Amino acid sequence: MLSSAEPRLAGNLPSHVRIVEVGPRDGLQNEPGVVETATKVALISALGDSGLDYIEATSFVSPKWVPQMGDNKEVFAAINGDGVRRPGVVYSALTPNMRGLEAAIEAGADEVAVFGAASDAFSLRNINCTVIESMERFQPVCEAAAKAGIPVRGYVSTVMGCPYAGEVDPEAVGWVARRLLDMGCREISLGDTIGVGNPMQMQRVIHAVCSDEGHGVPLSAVAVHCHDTYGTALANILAAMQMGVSVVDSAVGGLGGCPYAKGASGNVATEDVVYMCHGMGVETGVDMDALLAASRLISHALGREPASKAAKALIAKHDAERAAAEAEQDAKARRQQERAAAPAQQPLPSGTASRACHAQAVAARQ
Ligand SMILES: CC(C)(COP(=O)([O-])OP(=O)([O-])OC[C@H]1O[C@@H](n2cnc3c(N)ncnc32)[C@H](O)[C@@H]1OP(=O)([O-])[O-])[C@@H](O)C(=O)NCCC(=O)NCCSC(=O)C[C@@](C)(O)CC(=O)[O-]
Repeated sequence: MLSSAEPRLAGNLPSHVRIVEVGPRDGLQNEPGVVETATKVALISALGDSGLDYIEATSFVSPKWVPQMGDNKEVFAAINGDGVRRPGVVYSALTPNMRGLEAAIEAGADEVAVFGAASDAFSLRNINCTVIESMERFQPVCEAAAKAGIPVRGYVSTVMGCPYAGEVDPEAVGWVARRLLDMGCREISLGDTIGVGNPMQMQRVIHAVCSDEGHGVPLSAVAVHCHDTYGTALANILAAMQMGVSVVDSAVGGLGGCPYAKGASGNVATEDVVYMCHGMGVETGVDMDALLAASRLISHALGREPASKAAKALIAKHDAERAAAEAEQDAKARRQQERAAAPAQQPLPSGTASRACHAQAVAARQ
């Protein structure tokens, strides 16, 4: 628990950050079209190759509300089939109600997530019930998941602003986070759903959630989930890390948004989080080159560049290095061809007379 002192923008960084990759779910749920199941599975497989150990694969929600996730069973069938599942990786899914939970368990999800909000206006549009009603829905989901031995993650959306109601009181965030923890969620992810927050706000929210005069949620049970609409996501994540948060949600390529939060841009890009963490000496366990391969795969499938600045810079750098190496290779091959095409040189005889002969021979050749 935090001390009662008002937080400042300073502190010790954690030595390791666990990344929760939400691209296949939060990212692809917001694409205008439905991405093919095979592409989703290839992405999940590539993400597993990169060292990420938690991948939110899909959601078990109404396909009428979010058709993009309508292939949830097929996605899990592929994960649990041949060659996709990686040992030690948790493959999770969103489950808004009992029906979702039952389907997720049947499909073979390792973990599920319930998703609430700190604002009634958003909750109503997202899951068709108020915040209080959502807690009543989630309670049996958490109980049934516990019985089935499935861990539950809890989301709180709109922690720094609501697209419909505007400002959100950090106290409301703390209240929801505490309720989710008390009903059995092992981790609470604080979502800046529309990416409007700033680092000071982030610290105020974490203070309200975690401090002993706030709601006393252990810092070790808190994750942050930042969208990057106004370009403050990395700063907000750093501010949270400085307060001791060590779990960060992100989406490869900066994919995503929320269908019920118009104008919200994608999640912070996993590549950007990994770049920032590694640069500060904070471990993530993620291999950047393998992550870039996943980023390229989904960018290619969607026909656009990744939104990640780190991915764009690193891909451009790798491309430039490859082009320089290829140019050097070509130049070498050209020099070899020219040497092979030139007439054979006579060995240079020794002595003055011989040197004169050689000069004549050279002149004759020119
Ligand atoms: C939650 C409901 C289902 C309630 O929707 P409802 O209308 O209140 O529920 P209902 O029980 O009356 O059922 C309505 C219809 O949905 C069906 N249904 C009911 N439950 C399920 C289910 N589990 N799976 C499949 N179908 C389901 C049900 O069978 C029925 O079908 P119909 O009779 O009309 O044919 C609906 O509002 C919904 O699906 N909403 C989608 C919410 C969503 O996925 N939002 C995006 C994810 S949240 C997010 O992105 C934020 C986050 C997590 O990333 C963090 C952040 O950024 O802040």
